[in-house]
Amino acid sequence: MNVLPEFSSPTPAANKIKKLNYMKKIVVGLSGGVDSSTAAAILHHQGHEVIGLTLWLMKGKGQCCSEGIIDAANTCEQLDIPHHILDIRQTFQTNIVDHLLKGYSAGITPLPCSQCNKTVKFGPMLQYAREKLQSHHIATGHYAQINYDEETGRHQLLRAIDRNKDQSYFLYDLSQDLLAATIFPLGQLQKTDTRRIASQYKLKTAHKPESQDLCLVESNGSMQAFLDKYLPLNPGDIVDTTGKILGQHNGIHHYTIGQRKGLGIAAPEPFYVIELDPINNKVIVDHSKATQKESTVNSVNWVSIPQPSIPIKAEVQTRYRSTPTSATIIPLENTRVKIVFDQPQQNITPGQAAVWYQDEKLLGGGIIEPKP
Ligand SMILES: Nc1ncnc2c1ncn2[C@@H]1O[C@H](COP(=O)(O)OP(=O)(O)OP(=O)(O)O)[C@@H](O)[C@H]1O
Repeated sequence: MNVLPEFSSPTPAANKIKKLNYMKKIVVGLSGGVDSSTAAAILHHQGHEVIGLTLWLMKGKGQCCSEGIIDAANTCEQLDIPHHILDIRQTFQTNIVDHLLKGYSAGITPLPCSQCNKTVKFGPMLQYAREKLQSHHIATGHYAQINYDEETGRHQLLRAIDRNKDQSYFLYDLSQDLLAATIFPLGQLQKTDTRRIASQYKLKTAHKPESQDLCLVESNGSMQAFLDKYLPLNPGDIVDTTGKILGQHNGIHHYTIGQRKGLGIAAPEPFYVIELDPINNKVIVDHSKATQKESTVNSVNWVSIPQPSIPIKAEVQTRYRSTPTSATIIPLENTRVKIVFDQPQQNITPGQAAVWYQDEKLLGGGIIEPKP
């Protein structure tokens, strides 16, 4: 067992993470980056039995595929803990790659990360932990917090203390079963704390640069390069709202709502993509961005509260980095809701997630539907 280095000046955050001492055997998802290796190191140095697990997601270079697996193995060697690799490429292909291609072909812009977290990462990790390693706990280096509400018996999802790193938006689709088994050791830390702790533990990943983009983008160079690998070019017209042809495109999958750059239209004033029409293979543009007062959302997952029977007020994010905006969430049939924004919103993009919060608590989220 490695010697536990003391934090030189324990911060309140460092004290908080010590609360986890009732845990025993924890499977930590290791991508090869600084966050997950620090999460593993923290739990290991708290005395838990930690097992590293790297999911092999796809062929090719990049984080979690080649360098990532090696860096994760090095971390496990440094911590003197076992390292498992789970080949999950087929699941990733079906649930993420095929899902993305289908969405882009249909003129929507799917959000792969929340789907990936639920169906590729947390689900299979917990299954592997339970079935192969007799462990009932998984941990990742995500920045988010989980709180058990004794009154309702629900596992609530909260934003990370470090608001700039908060990843709760991508975790809205986790089930209660997954949340109950999950630990986020970094949720109460600032990113600077993580780097500092990584340096104190002398982790080889301590100074590794942040991943900048979606893993698929990193390993293919760009989203367009990734899509072009699978989807044939399908030329069509770029038109304005009156139907006037302004230019040509090579496939609607190259565009997303709100896009301004790369339209190839010479005009004194900029154009924005306001709609993608897969039936007529057209990209529709306008000088002003598309705005919407309301939007419907499907496949809703209620997280911190059970599904309400009456409308509730919440702060909604329609993209990862969008500013939360005040709205009313109106439950519809099954797992659909209607969101009525207090103020019209720009660039609501079908396929992306709408996620709603009250204060720091993530109440629920779902997938934005195309306009009727
Ligand atoms: N291929 C993988 N195998 C196992 N766990 C993974 C994998 N990819 C990501 N994770 C887990 O999900 C967390 C968040 O992943 P994300 O892709 O957002 O990376 P990140 O924030 O850059 O973290 P890191 O610095 O650990 O790479 C990681 O910290 C890790 O615990």
